[in-house]
Amino acid sequence: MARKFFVGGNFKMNGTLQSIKDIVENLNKAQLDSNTETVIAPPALYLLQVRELLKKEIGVAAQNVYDKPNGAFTGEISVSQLKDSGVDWVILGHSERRTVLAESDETVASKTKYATENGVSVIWCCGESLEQREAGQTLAHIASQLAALKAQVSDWSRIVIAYEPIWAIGTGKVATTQQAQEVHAEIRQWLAKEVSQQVADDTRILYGGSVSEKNCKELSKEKDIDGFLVGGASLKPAFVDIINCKL
Ligand SMILES: O=C(CO)COP(=O)(O)O
Repeated sequence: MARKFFVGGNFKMNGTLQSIKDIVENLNKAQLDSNTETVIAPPALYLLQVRELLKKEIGVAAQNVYDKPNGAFTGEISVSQLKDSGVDWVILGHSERRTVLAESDETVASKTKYATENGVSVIWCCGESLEQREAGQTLAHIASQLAALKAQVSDWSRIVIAYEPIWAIGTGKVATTQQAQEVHAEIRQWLAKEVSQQVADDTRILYGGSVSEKNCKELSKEKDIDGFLVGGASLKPAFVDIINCKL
């Protein structure tokens, strides 16, 4: 099965009602490559409105979800609430949530399990810090994040992996195509060895970290790069050029 190219836009905690409506309008009128799956992740407050205004061929993702069905969990959003609002995707394990909000590998895995088992697909993020890269620990670190995921998840069909080296996020310091390809290939090998060849062949592995309309084409040519998770550039009109980078 050929892996469909995937471009996600992670708005993080940015935008206003008006600026997000402008982004939606821009995407709605753009001619987008139908061979690329596109998903945008606005702040939670705007999910419902974005889903209502955005054309249906573009998916909508939350930036977090909780791993319980409902109840006394102030500030959290449930999987069924996402589905009820037409939101089919969620980003989990982003490094900002792992570091700033202290989410452990186990918490991320538990949320991923709960979401996928209840019908919401997950963009699951992993990646190393600059210190880990410089100490030669990149692959060991990512393997340990993947192992924590494997310990809880059995159905990988609803998971897209995003490799986001922390040192490349929001820094303008994009990984070289070789650096990205090398880690992507290692992740695929890990899946083949630890899960199955089928899952390794089918799972999309995205690159994230200072992706722009300028560097996306080069990165997209690498064999194991199946798309991008875009932060800052997803807020700009040039996001369309990233979505269309394979044309
Ligand atoms: O964290 C990211 C996407 O999830 C990447 O952010 P930037 O594209 O702004 O570097």
